[in-house]
Amino acid sequence: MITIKVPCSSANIGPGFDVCGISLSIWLELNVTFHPEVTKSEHALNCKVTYEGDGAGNVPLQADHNLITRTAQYVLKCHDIWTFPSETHVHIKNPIPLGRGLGSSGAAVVAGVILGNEVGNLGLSKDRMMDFCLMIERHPDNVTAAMIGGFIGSYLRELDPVDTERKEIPLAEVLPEPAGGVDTGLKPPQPPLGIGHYIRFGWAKEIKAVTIIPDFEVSTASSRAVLPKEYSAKDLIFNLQRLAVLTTALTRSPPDPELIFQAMQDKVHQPYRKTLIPGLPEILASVTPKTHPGLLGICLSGAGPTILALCTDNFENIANEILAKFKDNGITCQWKLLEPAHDGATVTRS
Ligand SMILES: Nc1ncnc2c1ncn2[C@@H]1O[C@H](COP(=O)(O)OP(=O)(O)O)[C@@H](O)[C@H]1O
Ligand SMILES: N[C@@H](CCOP(=O)(O)O)C(=O)O
Repeated sequence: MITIKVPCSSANIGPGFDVCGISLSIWLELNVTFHPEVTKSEHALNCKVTYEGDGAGNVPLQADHNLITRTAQYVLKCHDIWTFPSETHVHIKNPIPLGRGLGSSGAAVVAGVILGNEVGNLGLSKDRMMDFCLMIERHPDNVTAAMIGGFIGSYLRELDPVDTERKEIPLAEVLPEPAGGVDTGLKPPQPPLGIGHYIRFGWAKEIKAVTIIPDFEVSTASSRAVLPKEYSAKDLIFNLQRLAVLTTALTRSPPDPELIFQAMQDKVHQPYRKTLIPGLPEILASVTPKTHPGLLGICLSGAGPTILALCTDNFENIANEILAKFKDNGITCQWKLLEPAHDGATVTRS
């Protein structure tokens, strides 16, 4: 059996929109087995998919519809492999809440690329697998954190015109809509080499992540659709100044709450996303290092609606305050205390 584990992630960390992400301790797991005795598979692409966890009942189980197996299929097709080995069984265990800003789609894409690499025996490096991930999830923060692990900063390289064109190919051509299980036989666009560059920052051992996860979904696509196309120099400088301080402030032990709290403020995405998340500005203002000792900083996790509070202590009180503010807005939530997942994505064979 091949076991692939990929952590969830919290992207942005305030001012680092589309730049920063931290992988956290909830893992998507794939258990992959092979059944060569099944000579004629009744499943699309020779791949049986089963699923347990968040989204069970809604997540598609046909291999040519499921995000994980479609992603694997893309990687395989790029290497002239048109189906899974007969018969492959992929059992998905997914505790990552879907559409909440904890990188479930990033984890699914990373898991899918690794799945393609493993079943096709392709021997791709993590960096090359990142290129495939970035052809599908086009902001690097979640997929880089999920693949590499820890607190990561990343950017997309400026590509030459030919490669730029290849990277900007519409997602529909990378992951074509399934044509009723009939393969068009067309080789998909290959990713350019070295699309994303990243660096792993340190992370002070005291810092933990309190995540407050509302009981409603906000798709990343809809949460990006409310953002402006252009920004003022003032707002960009506001974020850049804070981001430069934040990436080092979170490595310092003991962490400085006043410095981190201010450095986690943002003017690029959170103010626009308040239309999708009732009470967001009040929630972000509801806890400070002064009112709640142990708090370092608070922000929207990814595209929301989850709230990320970085804390060293007092976890339950901080979570309860934010839960109460959501409740005032008629929203119920669960909360979890998470730790950084320093290893990123892992593969084991047994
Ligand atoms: N394990 C999974 N298997 C299949 N599809 C998944 C999985 N995880 C996420 N997805 C897809 O990704 C969508 C959520 O992605 P997105 O809107 O980017 O939110 P987020 O990544 O913040 O959870 C889900 O609705 C589902 O379509
Ligand atoms: N930088 C992206 C991150 C989206 O993260 P997700 O976990 O919500 O998918 C954004 O803010 O749109």
